Amino acid sequence: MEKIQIICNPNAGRQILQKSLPKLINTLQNQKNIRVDINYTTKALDAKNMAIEGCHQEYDLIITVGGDGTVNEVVNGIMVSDRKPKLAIYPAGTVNDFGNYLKIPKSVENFSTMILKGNTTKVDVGLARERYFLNVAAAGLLPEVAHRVSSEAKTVLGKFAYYIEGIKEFSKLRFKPMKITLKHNGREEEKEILFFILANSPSVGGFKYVAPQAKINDGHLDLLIVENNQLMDVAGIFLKALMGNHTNHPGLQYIQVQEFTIHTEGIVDLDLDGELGGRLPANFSVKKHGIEVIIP
Ligand SMILES: Nc1ncnc2c1ncn2[C@@H]1O[C@H](COP(=O)(O)OP(=O)(O)OP(=O)(O)O)[C@@H](O)[C@H]1O
Repeated sequence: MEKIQIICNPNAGRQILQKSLPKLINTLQNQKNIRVDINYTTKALDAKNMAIEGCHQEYDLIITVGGDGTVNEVVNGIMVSDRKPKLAIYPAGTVNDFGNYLKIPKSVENFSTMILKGNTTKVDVGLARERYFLNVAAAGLLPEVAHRVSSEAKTVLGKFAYYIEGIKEFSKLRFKPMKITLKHNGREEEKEILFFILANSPSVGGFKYVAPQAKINDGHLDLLIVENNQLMDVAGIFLKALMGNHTNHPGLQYIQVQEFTIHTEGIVDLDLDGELGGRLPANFSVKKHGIEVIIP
């Protein structure tokens, strides 16, 4: 008997895919050897705690139904548990970077077929101090913009809410650059930066090619640092980023890392998979092939 736990954030995204859950559960339970249980989250950290419980209860597979934040919590639950069930992502949030990158189907029929076929791959998991992330860690201007977008605006406008807020933020020039010390490969560099992005997959914040060389199973994370450029340069980097040909822009540093530390002057919020996830300074590392994910 295969035991499947579904962890669903009923409020994620535009709450569309959640409506097809009864059909998903029916399809799976119509198989002879499958038992499905469903848990609904009501607040932050529910998904993490439910996943920890699921690991104890010997589920074989946890399906997340929600956005990147729900996936992040479930990954954290699995990573702190000794027994690690497989993970499947039903992308029901606003952005769904990791799910989109894996080309996870959104139709309930194709998603169920994927689950029943059960193809998997092992993917790397990032660690920022003691918190894990599956797709991205970031700090500075960019995540600040993302957190200013209200969840209502996100629900109605989707990705465009970020871009609108981004343009407002740039035009007001309210953002102060961050002073950081980057320790990597035994070297130490001081920089004044606007933001950094540490990516596991190429796809970040709805942009498909932010870290064009990133591979989710190579044991590395791709670090992009945008230095304190002129506004026009930053706009140029964004435009080029749409096509993924921004990485040799002179105002940007792009390296692959396994372990590094960022020290900041003062405390800076850290974004993990699109949600507030702790603070800088922090050190970062990667757990190679830390989690097994179902793929099409
Ligand atoms: N029932 C709930 N109502 C409101 N918030 C919730 C609920 N359950 C969990 N949360 C919180 O909402 C956060 C965001 O959820 P999630 O990422 O699934 O959706 P989203 O923000 O719409 O999607 P995305 O991250 O892709 O933009 C979670 O990290 C969690 O802290």
